[in-house]
Amino acid sequence: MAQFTLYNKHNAPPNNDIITRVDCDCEHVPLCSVNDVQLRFLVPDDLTEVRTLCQEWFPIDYPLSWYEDITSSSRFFALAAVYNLAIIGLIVAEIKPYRNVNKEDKGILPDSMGRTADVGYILSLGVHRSHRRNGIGSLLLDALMNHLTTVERHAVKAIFLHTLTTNQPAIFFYEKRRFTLHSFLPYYYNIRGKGKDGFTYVTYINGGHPPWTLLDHFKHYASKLRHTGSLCVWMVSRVQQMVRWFYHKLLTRFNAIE
Ligand SMILES: CC(=O)SCCNC(=O)CCNC(=O)[C@H](O)C(C)(C)COP(=O)(O)OP(=O)(O)OC[C@H]1O[C@@H](n2cnc3c(N)ncnc32)[C@H](O)[C@@H]1OP(=O)(O)O
Repeated sequence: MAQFTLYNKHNAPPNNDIITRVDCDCEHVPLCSVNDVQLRFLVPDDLTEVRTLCQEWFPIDYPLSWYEDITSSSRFFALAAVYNLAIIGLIVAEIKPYRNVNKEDKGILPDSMGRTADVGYILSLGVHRSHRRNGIGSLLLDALMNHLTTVERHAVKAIFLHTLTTNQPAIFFYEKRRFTLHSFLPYYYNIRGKGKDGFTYVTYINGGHPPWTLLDHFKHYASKLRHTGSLCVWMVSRVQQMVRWFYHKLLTRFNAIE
């Protein structure tokens, strides 16, 4: 398991560019030493580098304003993994009220929980091709999970994301990290003029859980019945005890009279 300290603008280490030191015991022979990977938040100067990487990793063309936003706005949790002064991975996520999620993602939380809950949405996660399968993606996701499971973010009940149905590495990655398939989104993406299908994946944190299915309701009432059943058995045994007690008292009195 990786261990690291995360710094930010207000909590910067002395030389201001080394943000995190990572200790990791990966099974794979690393192409880079994960011990030398640092994590830091994106800054406006990263725009060009981040844009080049995202164009390599993702088939989607994001507008320039998107890169400006993720490298400068505090609305995003935009974290980079840095090795030899170069960005080799990044994760971008945001927190939003569940009531603001798009129609197709409603149903991640039960209505009762959703009224007040927030959710974390992963906009992108990518690792440089030559550094994949070294635990960098996991490291970035762990940092996000740690951020979202602090006491101040207890209202965040789920983390979700969209991916192309054809993106096997991403699907393997998220399933390994206990994300589960929530929905199939036909023609969700428009990639160079062509409609491509997507999946929504979700994981639950801070006591969040999916809406109950019919089976969950059945299990709930079955367990209630079981409890009611034990209550009945207990009451019957108490009544039996009382009857025995009365009978005994009556017998003693009757014998005394005789
Ligand atoms: C919301 C979104 O961003 S969806 C888009 C996701 N990003 C992309 O598609 C960009 C291109 N792909 C990538 O950048 C990477 O492949 C990522 C981000 C999906 C994974 O990053 P990595 O650093 O390689 O992941 P990491 O090394 O932590 O892998 C953890 C586990 O995930 C699984 N996994 C990751 N990649 C693969 C793969 N290609 N095939 C099978 N399993 C995989 C494995 O179980 C792996 O553990 P292991 O290596 O011990 O077997």
